[in-house]
Amino acid sequence: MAKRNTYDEDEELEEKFNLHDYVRVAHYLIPYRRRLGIALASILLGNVAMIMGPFLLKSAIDSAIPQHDMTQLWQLSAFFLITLVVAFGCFRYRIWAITEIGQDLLKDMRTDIFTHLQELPFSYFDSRPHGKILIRVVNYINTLSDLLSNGLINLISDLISLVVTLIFMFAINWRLTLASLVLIPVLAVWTYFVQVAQHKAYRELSNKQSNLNAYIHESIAGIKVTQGFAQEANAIETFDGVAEENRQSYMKAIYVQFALWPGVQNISVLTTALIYYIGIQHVGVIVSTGTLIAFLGYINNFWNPVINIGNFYNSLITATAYLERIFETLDEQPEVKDAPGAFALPPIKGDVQFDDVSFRYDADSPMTLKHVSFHAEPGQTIALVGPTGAGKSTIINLLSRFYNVTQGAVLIDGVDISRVTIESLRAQMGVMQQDTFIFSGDILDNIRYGKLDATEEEVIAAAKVARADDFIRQLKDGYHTTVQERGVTLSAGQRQLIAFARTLLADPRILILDEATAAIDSQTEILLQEGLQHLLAGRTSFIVAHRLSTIRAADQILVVNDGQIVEAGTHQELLAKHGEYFQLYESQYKMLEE
Ligand SMILES: Nc1ncnc2c1ncn2[C@@H]1O[C@H](COP(=O)(O)OP(=O)(O)OP(=O)(O)O)[C@@H](O)[C@H]1O
Repeated sequence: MAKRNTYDEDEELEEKFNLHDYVRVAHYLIPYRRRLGIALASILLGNVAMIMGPFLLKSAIDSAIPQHDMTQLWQLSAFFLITLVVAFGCFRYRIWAITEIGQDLLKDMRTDIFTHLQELPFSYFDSRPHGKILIRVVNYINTLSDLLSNGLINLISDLISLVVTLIFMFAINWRLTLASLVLIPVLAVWTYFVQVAQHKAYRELSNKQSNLNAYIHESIAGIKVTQGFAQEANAIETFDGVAEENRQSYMKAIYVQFALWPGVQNISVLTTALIYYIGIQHVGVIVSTGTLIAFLGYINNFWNPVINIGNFYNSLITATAYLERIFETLDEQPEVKDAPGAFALPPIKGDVQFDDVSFRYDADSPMTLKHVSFHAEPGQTIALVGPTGAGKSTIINLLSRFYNVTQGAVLIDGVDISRVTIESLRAQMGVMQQDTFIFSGDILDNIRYGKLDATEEEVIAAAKVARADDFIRQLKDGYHTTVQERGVTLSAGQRQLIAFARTLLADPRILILDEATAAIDSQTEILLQEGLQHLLAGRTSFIVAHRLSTIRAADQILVVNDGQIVEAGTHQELLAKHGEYFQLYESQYKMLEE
């Protein structure tokens, strides 16, 4: 299980980045190898065209001009013009092709990470702020676009152009060429030291960016509480602290990153100076004027790719700090997953049994549920009651296998649910959380979420049975009214009615319902009760119940306290016992009844 984390805590990396991860990155390029090849070919062609420049110049200075050969000069000029046009065309194509490949790559990576997130269990989302997950899918991946497309292609083309330039340089004058390379080892050592510091700085920066994102996300989610308690100043102060840490680590990272640049720049200038010095000393002896001028042109051609490779390396180190987080998410193993040899749960009748189930949320925390056993017949309604924090929601979460039991087994129609595929299990269950989640879109689509291929007529029929039809028709555009994410424009009761309709449409054999505690006006309450009765009919239902009417109507009431089932029976049976339920009834429900 992932280590728990908050916005003011840097995340520890579970596994450091290693060379194998670069191979994984390369895998993303495989589908684009053909397009990358064409882009690369165009770059090479462009580079060859560019490289011809100094060569043509040399011919002009050393041969055409001294011999006053105008025909040769015109030919050289025409050839030069053609090389410029070719280089320009290739350059344009490259920008277009690389941008497109880069965006495709980003989409692939983003899809992979999003798809993986869909499979991760509740425990993963419980363990860290959602803002820290968000930043991986959006921002971290953005930083890779340029590196993977532009950067990589440039690297290859730069390497090739470096080799070609070196060949030309050696061909022109090997002594000057060796002199040009004399400072390269110094550069290598400098680069090594910078990259160690840079990786560390960027890892810290990625953490601070993640913290900032987490705090912003949390603040927006909690804005109503912040404003309700007039805590805006406090929120701003906290934000300021997190943002300042982000600023400082950014400046540090940039400071280190830019340390590479002066190194490369100084060495390139020193090398050029050295060639001037040697060349001028020996002009006419070991080099002709044309050779020296051409050579100085090649020195530029030589340093450009070296500088580019240095920049690529720089971006690679920066991106590594983000890549390791992306791979960490991709490598997060779903704790709840299909067991080897899992089979599809056949259509169920709805017999449910908890067989001596114990459960804890974290490996190092005490058991939340202890030896819970009960049995529900198909079609029965089971109400779970008990004090807050007793473990009622935990029981129903285990039923849908949102978490794996620590000990014991949950059986449906006699089959241990840990042996069946999660999809086949959840497809036969309807889970309604206390706070109904509404997706942005229209009401129709929100109800249809229960069965994506449902027709409009089916949706409306479900809404009618769930008693949601009346209020929906009164909305501005009826079923086509647009609602915001989380359904902020709807009342709590309306959201619940939509959830009823959604679940009815899904028609699950087992229904799990965390009954809302929110106060609802008596008219909506009647509607909800009616809707609920239709929902419960003919399916095994588990309700974390807060309304007395629901509890009384249940076939079985399970009284949960401190992670155990302390009493079980019908309302009348349990009242007659004068035990915990009786006390709960006296202290909470009786008052409601009166
Ligand atoms: N995701 C979680 N991670 C760790 N501990 C949790 C998690 N969810 C609940 N708990 C703990 O497990 C215990 C049981 O919680 P649970 O939500 O099952 O109680 P409940 O009976 O449903 O309470 P309520 O009536 O207030 O909803 C509590 O002590 C709670 O703090």
